[in-house]
Amino acid sequence: MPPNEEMKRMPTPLPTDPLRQFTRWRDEWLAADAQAPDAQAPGSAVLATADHHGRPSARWVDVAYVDHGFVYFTNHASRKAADVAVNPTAALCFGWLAKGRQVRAEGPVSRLDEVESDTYFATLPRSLQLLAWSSDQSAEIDDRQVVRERFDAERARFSGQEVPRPAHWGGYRLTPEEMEFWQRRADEIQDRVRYRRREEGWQAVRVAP
Ligand SMILES: Cc1cc2nc3c(=O)[nH]c(=O)nc-3n(C[C@H](O)[C@H](O)[C@H](O)COP(=O)(O)O)c2cc1C
Repeated sequence: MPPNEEMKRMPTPLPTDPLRQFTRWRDEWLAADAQAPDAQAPGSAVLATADHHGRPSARWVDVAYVDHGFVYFTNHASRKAADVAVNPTAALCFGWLAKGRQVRAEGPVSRLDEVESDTYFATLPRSLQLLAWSSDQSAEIDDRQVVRERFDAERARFSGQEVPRPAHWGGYRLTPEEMEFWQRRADEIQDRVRYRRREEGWQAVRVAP
């Protein structure tokens, strides 16, 4: 087997910590494939939520960091935030397609405390901080100009001072209870490994592709 095909296997024995394995794949994407002009950010993933009728919706988010869970930031009035307020479990799907890789994570979602959201907000570029003040995310608007005018007004309001985090913006953590790794292989028998969180730790099993 050519060495690059060998690289594409999930290691044997299976890694015990799926979050560490996630980080390994993300870093491999960062090192090799993130240079392509159309490459997505290594932390971008599709987030699926469901409303109180169980009606699903999905959209991309940037996962800002990974600790014991996957942390993303958004507007608390957005559809995805309204969904998790009534139905606090969600799914994330990362796709590093040039590598033929997919990682899925499912589990409960909780809102970060104010201090953690403040800390992350302070690291954002000023333009994104001002946008967080200017956009009622997911509200219907007549024209982009509405947001542009509000952006200019917020820029003037905060001129010469730090931009504080607006109360309507903050972070969420999806703490995975189940994760799955999928790897396309040249021999066409894909590698597929599922992890389930148990009281004693993660349980890993191979799954038929
Ligand atoms: C690559 C990519 C990354 C995105 N990252 C975020 C994000 O981190 N937070 C966010 O609120 N929206 C992000 N968006 C926009 C969302 O996909 C979505 O349009 C928006 O959050 C409104 O979604 P909702 O009405 O379903 O809540 C991103 C879009 C793309 C294409």
